[in-house]
Amino acid sequence: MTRAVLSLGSNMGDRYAHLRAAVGCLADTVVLTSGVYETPPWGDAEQPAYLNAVVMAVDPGADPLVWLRRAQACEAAAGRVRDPARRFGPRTLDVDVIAVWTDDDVPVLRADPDLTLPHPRAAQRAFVLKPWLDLQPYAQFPGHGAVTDLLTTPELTAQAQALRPRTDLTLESTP
Ligand SMILES: Nc1ncnc2c1ncn2[C@@H]1O[C@H](COP(=O)(O)OP(=O)(O)OP(=O)(O)O)[C@@H](O)[C@H]1O
Ligand SMILES: Nc1nc2c(c(=O)[nH]1)N=C(CO)CN2
Repeated sequence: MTRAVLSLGSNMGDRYAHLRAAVGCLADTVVLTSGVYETPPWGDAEQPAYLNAVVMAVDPGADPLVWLRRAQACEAAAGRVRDPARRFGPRTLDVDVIAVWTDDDVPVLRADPDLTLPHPRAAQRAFVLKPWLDLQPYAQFPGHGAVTDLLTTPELTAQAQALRPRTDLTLESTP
């Protein structure tokens, strides 16, 4: 499996430092980085705003579970502590595996709760879809069609309008 779209989010501590650390943690697998967006909390309103971004990562040797393990290792390195009482609560760093494609560019579909692909809630999240378009304007969300079409539903349009591009903050992929 070669290619993964990963989302990065942080709303605790030095949010920008956490996003940069995530890109560093994923190291030379990262080939494209989106802009950084200031986003209202999704799913649990009583928490600070997030910084979000999306990256494209490539590694010919990585199967889908390798991407999950890497994502979780980056979260752990950022001191992420899970609060079971708040499913969508605040966190130093969230790295979600949004979708993975095989060597032949076939999307991986997986229903396992340990790793569901594509990510089961990402199609409802403008904080994932909008940054993804920075990387791939014609992005296709496996099983859902064009990302631009998803963003034209009233709910997602409203969410997307509430995102604020932070053009003062950038993420660099490794050269
Ligand atoms: N595509 C995926 N990406 C990341 N984690 C996943 C995925 N599919 C299933 N999981 C599982 O979800 C569990 C909870 O992950 P996590 O704590 O990051 O969720 P969350 O960030 O609070 O919520 P959400 O997944 O809605 O963003 C993890 O233990 C992981 O095994
Ligand atoms: N804006 C925003 N809201 C969220 C985010 C996130 O990354 N950005 N992550 C969550 C974890 O599931 C819950 N809510």
